[in-house]
Amino acid sequence: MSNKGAGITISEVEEHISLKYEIKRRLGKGAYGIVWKAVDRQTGEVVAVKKIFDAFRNRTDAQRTFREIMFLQEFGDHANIIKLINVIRAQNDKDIYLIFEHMDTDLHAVIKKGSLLKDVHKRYVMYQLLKATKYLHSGNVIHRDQKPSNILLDTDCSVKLCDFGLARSLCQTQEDAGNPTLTEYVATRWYRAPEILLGSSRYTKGIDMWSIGCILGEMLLGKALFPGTSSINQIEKILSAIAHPSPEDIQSIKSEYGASVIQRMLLKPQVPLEELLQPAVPPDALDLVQRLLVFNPDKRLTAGQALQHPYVARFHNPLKEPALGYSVVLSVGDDTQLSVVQYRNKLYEQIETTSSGTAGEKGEKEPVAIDGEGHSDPEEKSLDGNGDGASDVPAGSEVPQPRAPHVALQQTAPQASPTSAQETRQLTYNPITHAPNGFVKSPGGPPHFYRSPGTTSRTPSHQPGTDDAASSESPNLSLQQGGPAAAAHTRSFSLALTQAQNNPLVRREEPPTAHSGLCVTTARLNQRSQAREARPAHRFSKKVFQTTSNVSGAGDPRAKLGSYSQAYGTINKTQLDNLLRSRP
Ligand SMILES: Nc1ncnc2c1ncn2[C@@H]1O[C@H](COP(=O)(O)OP(=O)(O)OP(=O)(O)O)[C@@H](O)[C@H]1O
Repeated sequence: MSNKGAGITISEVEEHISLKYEIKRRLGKGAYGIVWKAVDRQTGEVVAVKKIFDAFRNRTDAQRTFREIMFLQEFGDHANIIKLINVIRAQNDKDIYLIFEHMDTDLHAVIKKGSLLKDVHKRYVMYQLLKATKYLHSGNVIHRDQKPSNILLDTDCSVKLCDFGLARSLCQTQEDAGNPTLTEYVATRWYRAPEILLGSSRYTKGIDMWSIGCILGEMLLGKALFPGTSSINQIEKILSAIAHPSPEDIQSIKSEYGASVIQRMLLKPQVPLEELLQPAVPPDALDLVQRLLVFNPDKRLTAGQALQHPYVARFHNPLKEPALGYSVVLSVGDDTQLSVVQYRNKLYEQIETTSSGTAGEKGEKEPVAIDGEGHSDPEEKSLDGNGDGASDVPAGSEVPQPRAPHVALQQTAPQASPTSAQETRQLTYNPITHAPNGFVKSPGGPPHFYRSPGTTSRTPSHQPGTDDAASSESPNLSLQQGGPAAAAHTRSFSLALTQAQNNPLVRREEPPTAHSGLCVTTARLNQRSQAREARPAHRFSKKVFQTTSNVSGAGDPRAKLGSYSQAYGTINKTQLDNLLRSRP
């Protein structure tokens, strides 16, 4: 590690990582870490290396790290969810490296570029996002932080949802406003559902559907639909655009302050969605936005329903829109917060379990019966109101079998109440490979999970959830300025790399590094909120977004536990009182 200048400058990627991965350039930076493009020196595979700094800094961060890894393991086999290839612990035991499949860019960067997304691209992005969300929701998990920068894209317009740090299992979540562990909701403000802004304790899949509505609106408009500058301003913007909620709708969100705030805000001038979005927006696009951006979370379209909407009809194929047949429940419930040390140990235990070859018995896990419609979501209803999304996944459709992560599984029955921790069957496996395919010790480095080469190939395979819509159903969906590429293309790395030379879509935030170690100041990394303000504006959109709007929208995600909902996530009583006093 090198020290340079006044700020302590460190080499960000440790030797045991750079010996395994040749770091190429920085791809992005979030509140929690830095992501680099890299090449696996052994296999030549192009990957993304995400270093989470101080991953176990406090209980909230430790829980976030734990959740992110656990949920990624469970859902990463879906074609539209980013695949976690490897987890490597840092030598300092504080940071952690996550190795992902590599993607070319993210939706935020693409939207910022202007006119890259044609109508068909927007439909295809939406389709894939809905597919990923349907899959998550069928496992009774909500992502809670869907936003353009968490939607990764390839030049062939294939989509992968990433960043599962805020995901949570609905089966482990009690509707309990008094539970302090439920108050750390920090999803980026612009995509936050009104019930969350109003302090509702109801966590539903509708939270994600709201965010998806905002994302579609942003693709259509070319900029954020509701760029609120504070939680109050966010609700104002929302309520001035969407259909007015009925008193029952307002009641449904169970917000202590909701009714009075909403009544006041509805008196303000309205700019309905159809006006907000340009007249050029196709009617089916507007219709979908209006059906997603509905005040009452129970009245928003579900992911399964939205997949049946005319806007994505061109791509819709129930056989390729799988659902999980069971609920995903982490071995540590979301309502339980362990100590930092316990989280770290629990994660490392998995590593050690793998290293000693005692990983769980793959195959022992019983597939849980899937209901007749091929999914386990009791909330899911078909568009025509004929029950439970029957057309989503008909019998015999491509339904992934449960894999073998170290998450506990629980049978889902629509009438079942959330299962307690004691009731869940916990199985431990190699969480990354889902198979005892070997423990690898990096040269000179600490132990880490290892996924065998080949399992991470980006060549379309017959894994569960894979779909080849990009090639078979949607020709010419590559993202090139000036319209779809005429040439047919594959999804190979070589193509992406070639395209990177000229394709305006492919990001070029950072110059290639001369060597694997990139330098930034330790102080900057450890004092994130200050760092974000101090960070200079960058040429490319992702970082500009993060240094300004995104971060301010999210607040400081590393604020102390318990302060989130008050400061950033929802409106607190004082704010409301002020608002009510100050407005007519
Ligand atoms: N697999 C990947 N391939 C290419 N780029 C990626 C990949 N994963 C992440 N990125 C880039 O890095 C950015 C930050 O990643 P990520 O959202 O996982 O970090 P984070 O610290 O959790 O962010 P946030 O501040 O949103 O919580 C993404 O917006 C994206 O631009």
